[in-house]
Amino acid sequence: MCVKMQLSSPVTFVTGNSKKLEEVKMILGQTIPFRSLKLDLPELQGEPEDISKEKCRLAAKQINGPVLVEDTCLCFNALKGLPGPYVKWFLQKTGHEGLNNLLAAYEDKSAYALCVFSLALGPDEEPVTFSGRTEGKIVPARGPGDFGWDPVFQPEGYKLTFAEMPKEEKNKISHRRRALDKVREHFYDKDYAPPL
Ligand SMILES: O=c1nc[nH]c2c1ncn2[C@H]1C[C@H](O)[C@@H](COP(=O)(O)OP(=O)(O)OP(=O)(O)O)O1
Ligand SMILES: [Mg+2]
Repeated sequence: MCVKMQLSSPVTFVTGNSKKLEEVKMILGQTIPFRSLKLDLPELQGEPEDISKEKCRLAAKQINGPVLVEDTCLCFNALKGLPGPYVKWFLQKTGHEGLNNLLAAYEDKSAYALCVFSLALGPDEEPVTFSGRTEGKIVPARGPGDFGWDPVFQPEGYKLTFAEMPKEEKNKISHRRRALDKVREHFYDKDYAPPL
């Protein structure tokens, strides 16, 4: 007989970014029941996995139950992975053009998008991480500018930037999709059940 692992409450996906939430909802559909909470959590500096885990610990303390968070990086190969987790601040201060200008001195415009989800079942549990990565290159902005650096990221093998693609296309190949596939697999492996 299969014994389901009972969760104390539904998983809360904590993010301050409504566009992320939209994509997570589209990708997960009904497969993992979750609720969401808009909180802008402080973020450590360092390696993407550590940043995501620490964000998760803070979220689990605040929620006092199962939480899911994610941290997204945009990494330029010519810059050894920078701006990486700091892309938010580069984007805010210098915009899409600034991101292109960072690479002006380099031939190599290749980059990858990295999404690191962290799951903790409660404030005393060590977070588990799930990463997804999509390769591409940095191009002058094309397409709607309503989600972060989507207009300047053109995934490998495609003629369109993430911003120009229909959402369903982006969600088939994105860093977020690839990380969430692993989260979903983990839920099936553990056979987590929502609370009664
Ligand atoms: O698929 C994406 N396509 C384009 N841009 C994206 C994507 N995913 C995150 N982004 C942006 C948002 C933020 O400028 C930075 C990541 O920073 P990051 O800390 O992970 O996001 P955030 O602070 O907006 O939300 P959160 O409250 O979940 O930390 O890249
Ligand atoms: Mg953030």
